[in-house]
Amino acid sequence: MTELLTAAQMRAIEQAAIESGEVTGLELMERAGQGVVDAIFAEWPELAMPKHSAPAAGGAGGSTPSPLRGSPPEYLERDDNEMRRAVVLCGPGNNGGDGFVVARLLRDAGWQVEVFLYGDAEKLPPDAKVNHERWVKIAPVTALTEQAFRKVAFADMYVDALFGTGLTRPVAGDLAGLLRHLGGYGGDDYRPRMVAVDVPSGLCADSGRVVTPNPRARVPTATLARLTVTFDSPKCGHFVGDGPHHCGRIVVKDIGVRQFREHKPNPHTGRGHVVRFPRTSLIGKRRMVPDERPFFSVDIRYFTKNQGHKYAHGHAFILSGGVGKGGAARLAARGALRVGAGAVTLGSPPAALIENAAQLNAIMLQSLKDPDALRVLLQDTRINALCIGPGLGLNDRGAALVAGVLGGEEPRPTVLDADALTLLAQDRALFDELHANCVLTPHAGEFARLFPEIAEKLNAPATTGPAYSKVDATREAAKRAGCVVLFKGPDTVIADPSGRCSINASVYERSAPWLATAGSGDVLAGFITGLLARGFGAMQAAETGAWLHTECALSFGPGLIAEDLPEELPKLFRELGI
Ligand SMILES: NC(=O)C1=CN([C@@H]2O[C@H](COP(=O)(O)OP(=O)(O)OC[C@H]3O[C@@H](n4cnc5c(N)ncnc54)[C@H](OP(=O)(O)O)[C@@H]3O)[C@@H](O)[C@H]2O)[C@@H](O)CC1
Ligand SMILES: Nc1ncnc2c1ncn2[C@@H]1O[C@H](COP(=O)(O)OP(=O)(O)O)[C@@H](O)[C@H]1O
Ligand SMILES: [K+]
Repeated sequence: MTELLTAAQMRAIEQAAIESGEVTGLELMERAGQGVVDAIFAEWPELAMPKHSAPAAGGAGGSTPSPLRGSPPEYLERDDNEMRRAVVLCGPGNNGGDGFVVARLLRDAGWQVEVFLYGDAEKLPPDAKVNHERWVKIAPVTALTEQAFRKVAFADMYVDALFGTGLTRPVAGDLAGLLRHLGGYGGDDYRPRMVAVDVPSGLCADSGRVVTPNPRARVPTATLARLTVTFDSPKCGHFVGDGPHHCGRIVVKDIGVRQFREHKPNPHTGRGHVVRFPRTSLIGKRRMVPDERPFFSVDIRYFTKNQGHKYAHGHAFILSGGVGKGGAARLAARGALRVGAGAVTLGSPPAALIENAAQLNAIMLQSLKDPDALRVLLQDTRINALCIGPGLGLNDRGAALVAGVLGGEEPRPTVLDADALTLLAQDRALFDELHANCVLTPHAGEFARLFPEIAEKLNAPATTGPAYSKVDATREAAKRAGCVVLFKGPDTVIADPSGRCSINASVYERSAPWLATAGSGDVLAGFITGLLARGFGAMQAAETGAWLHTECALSFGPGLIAEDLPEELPKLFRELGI
């Protein structure tokens, strides 16, 4: 389990490390720069070899070098043509300081390096200034303008060290033009050889949103990197919003500040206390890590069915809609059963019983006319998890059933999805009935209906950094609803009312675009319901369900349709050793 940090949390950790006296800011900057250089050689091993002995450039991903315009400046032409060439773009803060370190280390490795600075060298923060001074003893620094950059455009490597976690406002003027150019606007493609230091410049490290002054801007003012090298921990913005698109790939380099993430002051100085709540975890790696608590883990002990009869593993009840509308609920029911609920029953309106009966075998079927019938059914205390919404219908029966599910004497753990979310949005009294064992699973449209003010903030242009993020929005929604909210998308964010938050990111190596298929959300609702039936807490059921959902899609691959997702679980469980 990986912890994701915000820019403020990273700054606090860095501050604590420096205040402890165990490390200086300059040392951290050196480690950061070294980390970037190491990552470059790991990503593009051919760049460690002389130019004409290496295989065709393009790197691990096999991309080809871009046909860039421009020619090297005069003093570079005097250099050996065998040498690798880097262009390093440094900004006015410590991100720029990292850039000067990278430039020096590449030079030490035998590269020709051209360094540009945006801003006034005199105003650089102290550590960046020291590294700037070290560099100017080696070679000149050119003031960065789009025109100056275009003159020396060809290089084996571009290092984007303009802005990192300190981006506070939109990039404007000539520099904005340069960032758009580096982002591919205009046709030149720098991405195959672009490495971003900490975060692609122009992108907010917290929200993964491009900070922009213009709400209608169609061309993002941010670089596009093939590789983004960040320090200590990934940042939230690397995984949500447009972050994955701009970052390319994330490599995290340890800079030796991990111990300052503890909630303990340094015993000698009394300082160094880092407050990092609320925490955000990344649900990502395909492995079982039961010992990495308190963050999310898929713990196989919870999955193993050791003893007990079917009802010992829970009984999930899925409420379905009218004639011809039962597919979504059946998908959810199948998901609940495959994920391991001991028994699953579908509650169908009487008129749709025959249709459902024709399609179900292991899933039991029960006539469910109205809330009175529901009340009678729920007297069966073995039913310990409910799912309402998929295919339910936006009608009086649907609204009455949502009220019945939430308002019962002993409200059960409940997943509310699809139509149930729209019904909740239409009736605030219903919304107020939500309880801590509920899980809401909105996609962006449903989220906007349920939490219009929060969605408005999220959808407003990001004009300042740090910008309001999907993580902020989901946390706020969970607090307002008083229950777990799972906000769907390739960057699914899950939060509970206490502020605990995780991201199930189907991006980078877990990219699973095949999940964008009708009915896949219904299966997710079923997975979560099944896990609730098995005794998982609401947050853990939502996290685990989302993780399994992506893993099933990855395991199945292209061509996936919603029906395939539950059927992939047995294979996945086998692979996981369950
Ligand atoms: N934390 C750590 O552990 C470590 C951090 N390290 C590195 O430090 C980086 C953070 O450094 P940082 O805080 O100096 O911020 P950074 O991103 O360089 O930018 C700040 C400068 O940009 C300016 N500025 C902002 N927006 C602007 C705009 N739109 N247009 C124009 N200017 C704008 C802003 O100006 P101001 O707002 O003050 O007027 C200020 O001058 C981090 O990403 C990592 O690379 C490593 O060295 C190792 C350890
Ligand atoms: N491009 C994508 N990459 C990864 N996951 C996706 C992508 N698009 C959608 N998903 C996931 O697929 C599911 C779609 O759910 P939803 O929007 O409710 O669709 P439906 O109502 O058709 O079931 C969600 O879990 C969402 O997170
Ligand atoms: K950067």
